[in-house]
Amino acid sequence: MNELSASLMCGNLANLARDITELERAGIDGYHIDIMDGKFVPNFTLGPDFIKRTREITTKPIEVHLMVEQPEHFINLFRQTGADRLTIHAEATTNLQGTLAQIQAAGMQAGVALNPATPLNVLDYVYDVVDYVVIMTVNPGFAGQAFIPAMYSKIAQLNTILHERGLTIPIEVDGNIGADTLPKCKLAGAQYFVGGTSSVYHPGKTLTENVTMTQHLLNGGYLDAKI
Ligand SMILES: O=C(CO)[C@H](O)[C@H](O)COP(=O)(O)O
Repeated sequence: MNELSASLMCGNLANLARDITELERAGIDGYHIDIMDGKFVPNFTLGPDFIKRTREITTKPIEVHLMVEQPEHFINLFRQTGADRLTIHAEATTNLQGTLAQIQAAGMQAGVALNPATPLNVLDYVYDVVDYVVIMTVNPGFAGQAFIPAMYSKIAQLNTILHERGLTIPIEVDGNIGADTLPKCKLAGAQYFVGGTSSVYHPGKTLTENVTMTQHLLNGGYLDAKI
């Protein structure tokens, strides 16, 4: 099942409620909120209060992507925001298995994100505590970066591994997911797509136009379609 989420940090946060209304009328499936700590990535974003505000406005799934060091210290803090899914980075903790298990025990879906240079074998012993895997197709920290082409084969390799193990864990892709890259990621096996400035918030079009075109691509629209 394919899902398109809006990367809210790419939007105009002053218009959050109005934008969410438009995104949902246009058919968005959920929301992706990046939390950055200035250490794991050289950037900052808003924190838990912004997620709580979003939760008050929508009943759609909210995924919180923690780009923070030692995420194990923050599970309860983010559980209290009403987030449905919590993503941590494999590179950010020395206790990946325990932290993912802690997220699930807190009642959220547990996601593990891999930076572009991180090999897939870090997942070998944690699949039983993973609800979805995020393949970063850019180095995390900033919107508007170029897609790293080697990530297509990484997605395909992960898809093969999951298939061989009989696992139905969705693969999410994050970073420059748009008209050129989304169809190829889907062909490689991705199912969850994060829409930032390359699709949902593509400049020059309305949110409605962008979501409609991106959902069209996800539903098998022409590979050469332009957003
Ligand atoms: O995680 C991110 C950056 O770290 C963003 O969610 C992602 O890059 C989406 O934005 P864009 O479409 O502009 O790449």
